[in-house]
Amino acid sequence: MSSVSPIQIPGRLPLLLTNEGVLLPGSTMRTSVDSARNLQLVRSRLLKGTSLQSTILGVIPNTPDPASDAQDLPPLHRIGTAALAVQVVGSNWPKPHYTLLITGLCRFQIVQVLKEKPYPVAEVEQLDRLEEFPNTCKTREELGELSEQFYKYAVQLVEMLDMSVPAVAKLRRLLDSLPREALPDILTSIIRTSNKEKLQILDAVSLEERFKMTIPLLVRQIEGLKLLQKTRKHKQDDDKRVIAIRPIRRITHIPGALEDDDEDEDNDDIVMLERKIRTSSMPEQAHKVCVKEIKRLKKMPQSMPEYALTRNYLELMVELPWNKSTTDRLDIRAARILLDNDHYAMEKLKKRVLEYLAVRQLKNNLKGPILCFVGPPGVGKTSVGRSVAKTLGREFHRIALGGVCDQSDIRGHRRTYVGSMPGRIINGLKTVGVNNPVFLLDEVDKLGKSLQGDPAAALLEVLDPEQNHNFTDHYLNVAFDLSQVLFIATANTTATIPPALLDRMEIIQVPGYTQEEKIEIAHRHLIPKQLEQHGLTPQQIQIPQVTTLDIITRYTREAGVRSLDRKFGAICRAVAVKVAEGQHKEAKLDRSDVAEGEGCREQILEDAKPESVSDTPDLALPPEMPILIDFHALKDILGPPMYEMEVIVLISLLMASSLL
Ligand SMILES: Nc1ncnc2c1ncn2[C@@H]1O[C@H](COP(=O)(O)OP(=O)(O)OP(=O)(O)O)[C@@H](O)[C@H]1O
Repeated sequence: MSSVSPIQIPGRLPLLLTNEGVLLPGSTMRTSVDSARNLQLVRSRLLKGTSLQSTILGVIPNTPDPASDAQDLPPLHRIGTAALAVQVVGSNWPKPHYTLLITGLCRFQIVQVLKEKPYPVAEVEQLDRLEEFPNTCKTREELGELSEQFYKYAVQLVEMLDMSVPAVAKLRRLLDSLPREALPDILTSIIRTSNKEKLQILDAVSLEERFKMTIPLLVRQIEGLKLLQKTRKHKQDDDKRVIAIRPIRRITHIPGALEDDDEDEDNDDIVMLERKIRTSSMPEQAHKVCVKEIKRLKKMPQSMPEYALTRNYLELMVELPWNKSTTDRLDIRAARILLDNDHYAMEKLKKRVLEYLAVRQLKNNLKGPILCFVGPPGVGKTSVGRSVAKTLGREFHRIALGGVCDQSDIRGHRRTYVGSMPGRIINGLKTVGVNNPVFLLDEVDKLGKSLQGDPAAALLEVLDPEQNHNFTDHYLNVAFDLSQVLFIATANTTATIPPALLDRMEIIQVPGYTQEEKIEIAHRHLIPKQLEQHGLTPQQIQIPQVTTLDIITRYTREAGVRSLDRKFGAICRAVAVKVAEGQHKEAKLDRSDVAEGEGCREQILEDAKPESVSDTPDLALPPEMPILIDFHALKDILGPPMYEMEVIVLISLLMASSLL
C-alpha cells in the first residue's frame, strides 16, 4: 500500500479554452492567448493572483473561443487537463496578446460550469491520481503485462535515437524512474502524433485503455524510424561507393553529366584540406592551430555560418607560402644592363639601387633601410620597383596605400569580426605564392588616419627588420615571417609621411625630367611600348622628334611622362583605325583588280591624292605608309594645343591690363 496520500487539484478551476494543441499530463506546451475570455483569465488569475493555487488552470482542448465575450460560451470538451501556468509573456501593444507556458498535471472532467463571465469557471472532478512519491513496483503489479509491453516498446524506441544527445539520454533515465501510468501521456506528447490522436489519449480515462491506444502509436513510430535508418544506410553505402569510384569518374568526366552532391564534395574537400595541412611546411605553431581548427570543422554542421569562416581560414593557411621562396639572381652587371634597358636617365636612383643590390649580394639577409623613392607623378618610381624585382628574379606585388585609413587594411580583421579578412600584406603573399617577393608600398605619403586606427603604425611593424620576422596579422592570429620580403616604398612628397615611418626609410629623390630627357624616354621606351600595345609597326607610323617636342610643350605640362605616354596612346589608336581601314580598302581594290584588269588599277593610283589622318572619304585609297604624324595630324588627333591657347590668353590679359 502507498504510504502517501494523492495530491488533490482544486474542485473549482478557471477554464482556458484552447484550439491549437492538446496538453497531456506530464508534458509542457506554449499556447497563445488572444480571445477576450482567455485574456481576462490571464489578467485576473495570473497577472494579479500571487498564490500557487491561482496559477492552476483547467485547460479545455479542441474548443474555439468566440472573438467577443458577448457571444455565448461554446460547447466545451468534456475532459480537460489541469495545468500549472509556469510563465506568462506578452504585451498590450498594438493589441493585448500573451503567450503562456503551461505544464499538464492531471485529467479532470467538468461537472458543471459555475460562471461564464468574465471567464468560465467550472466545478471539476479529478480523474488521474497525482502521487508525490510514486511506488513504481506496485503500479507495475497492477498494470501487469500491458504496462510491461508498453515499457519495452518505449525503451526500444528511445534506444533507436541518438543517445549522445543529452535530452535522449535523460528520457532513457526517466523511463525507469517515472511511474508507469505517466508514460503513455508523456510518450504520446513526444512522438509524432496528430492532435486527434492526442485528444483520444486524453479522453482515455481508463489506464488500460490508454496503454492499449498508445502501444500502436509507439509501434508506428518504431517502424518509421527503422525505415529511415534503412534509407540512411543505403545512402551511406552509396556515398562510400561514390567516394571509391570518384577518382575514376573525375578522369572520365562527361560534360553535362550530373555533378556530385555538394555535401559529398565538402566532405571530400575537408579530407583534402586535412592532407594539405599534414603535408604543408608551416611552422609548428601555425600547424597546431590548423589541426585544432580542422577538428572543430569536422564536428560543425555545414549550415553553421562559422563552418564557411573556418574553412576559408584553413584554406588560406595552407595556401600561404610559409617556406616557399624563389632563388635570387644577384648578378650586378646583369642588373645594371636591365635597369639601363628599362629606364633612361634616373642615374642617381639607378646607382643607389645597384649599391643596394650589391650589398645584398655580399651579405645575404640584409637588414638595411627600406628604400623610398620620392618624386612627382609619372617619373618611373613604380616602374623601377618592378625592374628591381625583375633583376633579382623575384615576384613583384604592388600594394596601393593611397587613401588607406584603417589599420586592419594592413593587419587584417580579427576572425570574430563579421566579414573578416586578412590584411593587404598577407593577401599579397597569398597572391604571389612566395615568401620573398618585392612589395612596392605605393604612395605611403597618402596614408590616412581614422577612428579605425593608424595604418602607418601598423606599417612600422611591417617595415621594422627587428620585428617583422614575427608579423602577426589579426586574421591569421599566428606569426608570419616577413624578413625575406623586400619592401620598396614610393611617395610624391616626404612632407606627409609620418616621421616614425620616414625614420625607417632611406629617401631617394627622383626629380622630374628635362625636355631632352623626355624626348629620349619617348623614343626609346614610350613609343615602342605603345606601338606594341596597339599592334602597330614602325613601318606603319612615324613620329618625328619635333612632333614629340610639340606634344611635350603644347599638350602636356608635367614633371614625369605619364601624360605624354597617354598622348602617344591616343595617336596610336587613331593610326590603328587608319591602318585597319586601309587594309580593308586594299582588299577591295584587289577584288576590283581581278574584275577590271591591271589598267584600271593604274588609273585609280594616278588619281590618288595624299590624305591626312583625320580625313576618311570612303572611296579614298589606302594611306601611304608609314603614316607621318606631323603638326597637322597632331592637331587632328589631339585637338588644338592646350597650353599654347593658355599662353595666348595670358598675353592678351597682360596686354589688356597694360592698356588700362
Ligand atoms: N626614365 C624612364 N625610362 C623609361 N620609362 C619611364 C621612365 N620614367 C617613367 N617611365 C614610364 O612612365 C610611366 C609612368 O611611370 P610610373 O607609373 O612608374 O610612375 P610613378 O613615378 O610611379 O608615378 P606615380 O607617383 O603617379 O605612381 C611608366 O610606363 C614608365 O615605364
